[in-house]
Amino acid sequence: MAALDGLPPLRDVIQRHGLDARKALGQNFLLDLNLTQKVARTAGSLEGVTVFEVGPGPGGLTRAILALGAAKVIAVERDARCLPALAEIADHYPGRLEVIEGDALKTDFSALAPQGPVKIIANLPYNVGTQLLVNWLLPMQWPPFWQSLTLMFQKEVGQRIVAQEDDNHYGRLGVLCGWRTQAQMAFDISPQAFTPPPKVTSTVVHLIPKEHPIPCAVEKLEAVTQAAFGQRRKMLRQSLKPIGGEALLLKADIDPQRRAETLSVEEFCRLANAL
Ligand SMILES: C[S@@+](CC[C@H](N)C(=O)[O-])C[C@H]1O[C@@H](n2cnc3c(N)ncnc32)[C@H](O)[C@@H]1O
Repeated sequence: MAALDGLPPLRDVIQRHGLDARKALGQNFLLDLNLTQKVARTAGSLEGVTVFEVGPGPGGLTRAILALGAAKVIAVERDARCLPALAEIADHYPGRLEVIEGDALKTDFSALAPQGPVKIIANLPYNVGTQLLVNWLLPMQWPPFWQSLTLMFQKEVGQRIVAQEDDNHYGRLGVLCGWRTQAQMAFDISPQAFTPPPKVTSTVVHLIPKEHPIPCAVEKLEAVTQAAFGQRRKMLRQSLKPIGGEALLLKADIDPQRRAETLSVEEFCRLANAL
């Protein structure tokens, strides 16, 4: 039986194209189209929006994004075996799906960005996803070319992304995300929803860029958070010694006896600006 979008069920697609999941590519496919729609809906309205999708695989999330009305999807996939399955989706939605075979980590998304609103949606392997997220958060030019990021991660990474001070998960990633975005965990997805099931629960995270983040040089913020969280149990006067220690902390009006995980994003920015 065809799925609601008129395309064949994903299990059939996978079988027909011999898409046995490869661990090295972090392939855990979402085959339930209700669930992929729930993920896509987290990105808000897709009408008139160009979506960059990273790692479409057999296209479960791609189909949901297109069915929800995205003007166009530009999808970057590393595994050439997925291309014939994606070509069938492109035929079903003429002119609305462009697939680029390649490594997302080496793709310049800002150069591909068209005029008009862009949202990024992806279900990616953990390492690639975290690195891409950091790449999308670092550019000098802000606000960025994207309106929102809707990304699936293992839950522990999601917790680090949204963490604020006084939370065990708070660290460099939380400071970076909190500095430039409003980040929220949307919902969890259990391992059983994937084929094959991963070992851990996943979570969908939604990030919207802040229009006016606190002015601060990103390399200095990185230097401060790296030193502070490198020795997170120590007092800051100790952990920040290599970059100015107590004098730096006093210049930023921060008590040298505090520890990294008690500092707000605003205080980290103050430290970076004092550096
Ligand atoms: C977790 S699967 C998700 C597949 C599909 N989006 C879904 O939700 O069922 C991750 C996908 O990312 C692809 N992938 C892995 N590393 C990649 C990279 N560096 N660049 C682009 N795609 C990558 C894999 O081949 C795989 O199709």
